[in-house]
Amino acid sequence: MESESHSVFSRAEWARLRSSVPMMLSEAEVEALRGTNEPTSMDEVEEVFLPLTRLINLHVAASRGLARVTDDFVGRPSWPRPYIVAVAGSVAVGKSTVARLLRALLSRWPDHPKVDLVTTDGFLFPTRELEKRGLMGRKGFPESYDVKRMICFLSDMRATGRAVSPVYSHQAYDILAGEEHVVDRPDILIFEGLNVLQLGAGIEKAHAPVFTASDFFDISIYIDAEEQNIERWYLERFLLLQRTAFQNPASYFHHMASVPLEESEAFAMNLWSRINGPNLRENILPSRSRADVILHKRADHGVDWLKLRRL
Ligand SMILES: Nc1ncnc2c1ncn2[C@@H]1O[C@H](COP(=O)(O)OP(=O)(O)O)[C@@H](O)[C@H]1O
Ligand SMILES: CC(C)(COP(=O)(O)O)[C@@H](O)C(=O)NCCC(=O)O
Repeated sequence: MESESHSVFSRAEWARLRSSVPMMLSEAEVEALRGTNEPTSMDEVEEVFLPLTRLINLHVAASRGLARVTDDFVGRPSWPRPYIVAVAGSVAVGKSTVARLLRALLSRWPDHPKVDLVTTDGFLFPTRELEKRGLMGRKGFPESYDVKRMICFLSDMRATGRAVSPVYSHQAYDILAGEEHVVDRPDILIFEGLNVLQLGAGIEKAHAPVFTASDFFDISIYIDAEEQNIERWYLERFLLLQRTAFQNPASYFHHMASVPLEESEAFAMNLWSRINGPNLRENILPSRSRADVILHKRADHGVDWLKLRRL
């Protein structure tokens, strides 16, 4: 299916599309943007992410031009609408590192300095509600999100450039009551989460979705890797978080802070095989072919090929 809808680029072919875009981040800045257990190199930024930001920069200019043409046509004042970039993929595939890198790189361009980032975990139902619905073992599945609220957020962004999102904490494993993320007329919004390309992520009317999240995106990027690698990254990250974040008594997983290795591995593998693995196979992977860009990672996290949608 993707062999017809997408063109494939080896990493070397893709790297050549960087053209003359200069390197915009120092080694220390790249270091600061790396995710837990993710070794992003300077080569990776230059060969994969600079060409990608160049493509997005060209798209932003083209979409602004298109919006201006329509505004002029109907005689209404034109305004700089936020350009929305979606980042999709499995739990633990490294979406947040990609999103943070894109944010840092895109904000260096003078024509779109204001780049904001929103993660879809803010639209998960709070723990209280998940428990009421018997969904604590289904976090990340379509039914665990307040999809209506997510679509309202995206349509507010499109209509006014302003919107408010709830905030999720991995430490609390819950939505933070009383906290919100106010997004105010960014040039670019990066919208990252495992469910962003799912058709089910929509408001239903008479059993047919009226809008799905994808209706609001200007470009979508899917981070892809083999499940056995993602599962290993999930396990390695869990063991690293156990030595760091879980040591904090405020962490939801603090009870795992000092359990023996074998027991921790079994605990993490159980989370993977009960929740994140099935969600990848049933809901996330089937949304991949709808992405404009598919970025494939090898076992060492490096990107080895990309696909660009042509249909
Ligand atoms: N239990 C946790 N405690 C603290 N941070 C976490 C926990 N689980 C995940 N994270 C962090 O949350 C971020 C998002 O993780 P995830 O949703 O798996 O997406 P991805 O790995 O694709 O970015 C990552 O930076 C990860 O390190
Ligand atoms: C919070 C998540 C659903 C990811 O949410 P996203 O930001 O992709 O919408 C995920 O990280 C998660 O917590 N999964 C539940 C199983 C687990 O603890 O790994």
